[in-house]
Amino acid sequence: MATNFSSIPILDFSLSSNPETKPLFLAELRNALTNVGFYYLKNHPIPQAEIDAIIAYVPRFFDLPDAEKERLRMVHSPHFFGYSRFGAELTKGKVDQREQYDFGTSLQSKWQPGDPEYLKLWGPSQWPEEHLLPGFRAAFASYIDGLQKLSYRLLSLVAEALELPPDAFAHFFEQDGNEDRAKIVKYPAPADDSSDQGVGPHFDGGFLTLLLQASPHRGLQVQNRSGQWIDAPPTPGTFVVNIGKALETVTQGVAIATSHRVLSPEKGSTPRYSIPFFQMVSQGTVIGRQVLDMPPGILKIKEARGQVIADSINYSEYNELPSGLVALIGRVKSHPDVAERHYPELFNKFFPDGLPTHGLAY
Ligand SMILES: O=C(O)CCC(=O)C(=O)O
Ligand SMILES: [Fe+2]
Repeated sequence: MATNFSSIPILDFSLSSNPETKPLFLAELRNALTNVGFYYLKNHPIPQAEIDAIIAYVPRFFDLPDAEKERLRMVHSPHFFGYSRFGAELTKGKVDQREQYDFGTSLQSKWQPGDPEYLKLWGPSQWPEEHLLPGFRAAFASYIDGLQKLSYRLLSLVAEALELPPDAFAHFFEQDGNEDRAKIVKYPAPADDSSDQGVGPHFDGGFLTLLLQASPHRGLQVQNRSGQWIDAPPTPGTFVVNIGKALETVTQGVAIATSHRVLSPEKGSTPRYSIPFFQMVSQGTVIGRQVLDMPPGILKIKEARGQVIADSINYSEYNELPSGLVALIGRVKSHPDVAERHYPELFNKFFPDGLPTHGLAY
């Protein structure tokens, strides 16, 4: 199969549950994992009515009164959950032109004095007042639980596609519940000739990301192996699934994490909305020390494919640091205002000159 790509493959989830069609699904998944790092998933098990209900809440969330958005601001949360104003986030030092609300699967913080600081990253979400947005909390809590289940099913199919036992990744997750993260994002059209960086080129950090494109706007682009940006337009009834750096690392680079970005909508357009879900791994695991033995036939696919080009950072921190600390460092770099308040030592390490202000609106 091709080792470069000019479009994103579409996989039919329903093929995976029929023994006659499952080999075809696994072959297509293997190609997507080893050559693209991205795929669309159609005929998935999340009911369309549930997705429509979620999508309908998104603009309403951003229309909440300013006082409520202020109450929900991420700066109040050591778990980096809550509302970030437009222009309050950085990707590799550059300001992203988006506004967002981060939430997670429901977990209490396990951190106790004396524990590593990164355990504080997991904890409860901040939810809007029920009377201001009735049903929002229940709908999004149920949605993220459904995506967590789907992400585990997809990961077991990843294992099978790479000729590993279906539970090959099970030990990367907490047995008593893992905290996965999601967010709702608004990308407005630029008001003038300002930046069109919706979000700058980056890799996702964890295992799998499941993205719901929640409006018909284009903007998401994925970098192919010769460095070109390939459009990943919204396709109704699908999720966009992509591989994070942790999964790339534990598969010895067989499954590839692919750089991607979002361009703001055209001037004069309505905003683009999206809802990404990020599958996280157990916080204490040093990913680089848990690399899996890969079957020789699968390693040959990687050799035949050759080096993957990407103009973005790598996650070499995974080789030495617990994944929870890698995730926390990522959050500190993206949300310095939250870091300054809740993680002063890390803040001082990464921002020795104080809070970056240029272009940022905390
Ligand atoms: O909004 C999107 O379509 C993608 C967002 C994204 O890549 C991210 O937040 O990691
Ligand atoms: Fe991403």
